[in-house]
Amino acid sequence: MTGRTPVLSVRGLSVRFLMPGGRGVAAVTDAHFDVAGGECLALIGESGCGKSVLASALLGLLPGNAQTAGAALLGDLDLLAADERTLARTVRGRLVGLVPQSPAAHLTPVRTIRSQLEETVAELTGVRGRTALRAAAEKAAARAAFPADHLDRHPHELSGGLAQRAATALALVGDAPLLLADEPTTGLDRDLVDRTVDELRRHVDTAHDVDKADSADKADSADDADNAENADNTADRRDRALLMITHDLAAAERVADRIAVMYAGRIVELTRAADFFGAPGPRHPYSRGLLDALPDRAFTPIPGLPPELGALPGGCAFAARCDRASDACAVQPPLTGTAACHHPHAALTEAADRA
Ligand SMILES: Nc1ncnc2c1ncn2[C@@H]1O[C@H](COP(=O)(O)OP(=O)(O)OP(=O)(O)O)[C@@H](O)[C@H]1O
Repeated sequence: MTGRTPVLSVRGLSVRFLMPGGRGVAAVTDAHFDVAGGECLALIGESGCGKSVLASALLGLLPGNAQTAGAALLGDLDLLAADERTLARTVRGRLVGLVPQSPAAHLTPVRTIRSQLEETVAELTGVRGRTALRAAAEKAAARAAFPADHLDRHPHELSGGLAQRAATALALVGDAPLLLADEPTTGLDRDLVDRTVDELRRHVDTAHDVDKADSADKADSADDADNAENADNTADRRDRALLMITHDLAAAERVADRIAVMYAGRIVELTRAADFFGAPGPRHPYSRGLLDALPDRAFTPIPGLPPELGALPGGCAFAARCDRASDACAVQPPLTGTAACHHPHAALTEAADRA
């Protein structure tokens, strides 16, 4: 942890989909974590483990057959309890900036990137006037390293990497305290992966200084009702945090301060990135398996497949694939220390205490 106030506090978040015939799909179960100001938390895990459902819950974008429990606090606002009007007017784009999984699908196909940026700037920042909007849109593009000479192109005229940067530029416009990046590097080559995650990280690292100037400006116009309302909506406008959902462990290692590992809808490990990727390494056998599967490590896949979220076994969901499993694993292990496991790998005591 960075020691700063949490920007986001997730407490006991569960999402269950109700299916025809009364069947239930437990996509997310009892997730607890904070993301502090200035921090990047990477949420990792195999496809289908519930990462995107968790992100959708934070943005109020779950389908009608979803039931949620728990809380997700952004300042004083519980994102899970917020009504659609609040989510649309104050959360999406303003309090939570989303870097989507499929930028091409997220961008409006019939409009140029410039026009989409200008509209978003007008909507989220209150900048008015043609010249000012144009300048602000170009500044937003530059922040995401989107080239100015491509601004008048339509999404279909962009490579995957440039579409990704356009989507990132749009996500950064509102200077939201929480940046939620859902697989922001899908389909990019390694060079672009590094540049994209570095840009996201920079937003979190530099926001503090940038916003000190913003705050001073806002204080000067204290009679501005909109500014007062914005200030009320967040615990500390100066802090920015990044929650990055990814299956790209190299990207996570590059930018994350902490790692949360999800398996079958549960967070099974939550620890410092340095401890996870370096010594002493992950404590949960599933997390170890994820690392060992990497080509530059043991290159050994985890045997078997994750369970169906609609038919989860009792106890530890990983037990069937785990070479450390015992009878004790028939009981669900709580997340104690950094791992939810009855037989975790050894950790340096001080490393576990620090996380
Ligand atoms: N609308 C829905 N109705 C029923 N079940 C759903 C629905 N949406 C998602 N799920 C279930 O939730 C599970 C988790 O999906 P999710 O998209 O969060 O996985 P993920 O970890 O983000 O995977 P990926 O990396 O492939 O995006 C899915 O496997 C599916 O079983």
